[in-house]
Amino acid sequence: MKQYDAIIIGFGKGGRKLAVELAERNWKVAIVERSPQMYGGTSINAGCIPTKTLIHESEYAERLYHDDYKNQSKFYTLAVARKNKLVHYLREKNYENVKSNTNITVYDGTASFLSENTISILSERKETILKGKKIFINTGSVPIVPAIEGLNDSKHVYTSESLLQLDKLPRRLLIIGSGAVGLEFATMYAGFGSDVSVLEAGNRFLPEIDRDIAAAMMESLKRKGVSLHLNVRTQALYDTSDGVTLTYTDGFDGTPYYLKGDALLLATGRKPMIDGLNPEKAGVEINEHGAVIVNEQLQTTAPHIWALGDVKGGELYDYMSADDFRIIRNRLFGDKSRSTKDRYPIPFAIFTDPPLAHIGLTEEEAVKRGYSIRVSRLPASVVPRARTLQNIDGMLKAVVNTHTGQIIGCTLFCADAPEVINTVAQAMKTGQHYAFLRDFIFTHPSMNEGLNDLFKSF
Ligand SMILES: Cc1cc2nc3c(=O)[nH]c(=O)nc-3n(C[C@H](O)[C@H](O)[C@H](O)COP(=O)(O)OP(=O)(O)OC[C@H]3O[C@@H](n4cnc5c(N)ncnc54)[C@H](O)[C@@H]3O)c2cc1C
Ligand SMILES: NC(=O)c1ccc[n+]([C@@H]2O[C@H](COP(=O)([O-])OP(=O)(O)OC[C@H]3O[C@@H](n4cnc5c(N)ncnc54)[C@H](O)[C@@H]3O)[C@@H](O)[C@H]2O)c1
Repeated sequence: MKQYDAIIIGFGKGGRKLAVELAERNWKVAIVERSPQMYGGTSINAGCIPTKTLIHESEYAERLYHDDYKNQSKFYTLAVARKNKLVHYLREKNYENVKSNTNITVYDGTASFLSENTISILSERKETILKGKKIFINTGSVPIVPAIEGLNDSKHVYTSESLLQLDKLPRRLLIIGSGAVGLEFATMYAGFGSDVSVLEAGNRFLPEIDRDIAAAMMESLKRKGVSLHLNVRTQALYDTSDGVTLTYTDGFDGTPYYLKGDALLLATGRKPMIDGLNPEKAGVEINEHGAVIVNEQLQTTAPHIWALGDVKGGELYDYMSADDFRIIRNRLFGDKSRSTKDRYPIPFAIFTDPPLAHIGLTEEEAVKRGYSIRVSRLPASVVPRARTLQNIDGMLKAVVNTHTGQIIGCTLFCADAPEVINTVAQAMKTGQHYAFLRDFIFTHPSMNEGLNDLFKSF
């Protein structure tokens, strides 16, 4: 049985960074990955990178071939091929990055715990058993598949991962779920020219966002031709000669409806990936949501076993997995001061068109919590950069504490929002008064400049 200083289960973002860090400190490290197609993890292979690449491509398709399905369809097939090339390149780079270090060994196969220090790796051909002094779980998350009658028998049902492989543009796409995955795929496929319908169980669209911004997003989806159905109770689906039919009822009054599609995407959330891992054999406890329980420094209930990224639940973002690595590095080799508690507020972005980004409290949350606040709104159309980008849709919004002048929340629904939110995040994390952004010298023309005006009206 081979012995390692550290075994990392899952080749995700945090795990890869940790492997390199430990190996450079002369630890003997094993990384176990169940699929060579997933070296580097979800983000580069089936998540952030392929989706953002195709969203960018879809913006071109929309501009060049609006309402020309034949040409959009050809463009889509080429865009998928270009996306595949990029994913392949990044996967190779990630693999090379770890393989080039002689202290790291990559094992192909699915890992499961045998005891607190040993794991089994099952691959097609054999079983390998390894022993590790420390073990790091970085197995990510997998899509939640809802119980819908007929779902398993359909040839037209996709997850985000399998839809990214489809190189023929579906003329009609049904999407179940209007979270980040649902909205990004809706934007992407509507841009490529598909007829997109989104069906959401909830009756409050974008529940964690203020109503004025949610309404602006709804309006913008409508302009793109996306039809959004809220309060949907999915019933059954069945394949027909020309695709798939989904039946559902309205959650208010039970009225039955049906929709036809060429493909149906399940965008109904993700859950921590612990299937077959047998964490209980190592004394690693799991919470009621199926996530690995960790303390503020990411140790599980077995102190020599740690967890990073989606598998521990909470915020499922690539940059959280990266920050989990920093916490563990600080715990192992630093002053042990970093913890999951000191990294808030955390921004997020949804790459629609225009994109949506948010940090801190919304106006609604701030009022609920009893803050005395002032709120400012700015139409994106008044920012000169929005004009040069020909993307004048949307709105910028900020919430400031009346007494301290500190920014307590910001929502940007405008071009470049995923970039600009980082500027606001820096101001918030360093405790700046709002006048800091009001008077900051930004380059021109840039969307950041909009912050000068957004924070002027307080
Ligand atoms: C469509 C989509 C778009 C997204 N877009 C964004 C975005 O724009 N920005 C953002 O920040 N986040 C985005 N996310 C979320 C982001 O991809 C994840 O939060 C992040 O990749 C999780 O990283 P991780 O380190 O937890 O694990 P992962 O990167 O998921 O890696 C886990 C690895 O473990 C392997 N594995 C699992 N079980 C075992 C086992 N038993 N044995 C061996 N190997 C195993 C898996 O094959 C996988 O490669 C997106 C997600 C999806 C699905
Ligand atoms: N840009 C980004 O950072 C980005 C992009 C994509 C995904 N992600 C991450 O991936 C994770 C998964 O995203 P997601 O959008 O799949 O999940 P989600 O939990 O954000 O949204 C799922 C949606 O599906 C709805 N739903 C669930 N079951 C349903 C049913 N049977 N019928 C109709 N609607 C139903 C839910 O009400 C919810 O609105 C998120 O946590 C997110 O953090 C991030």
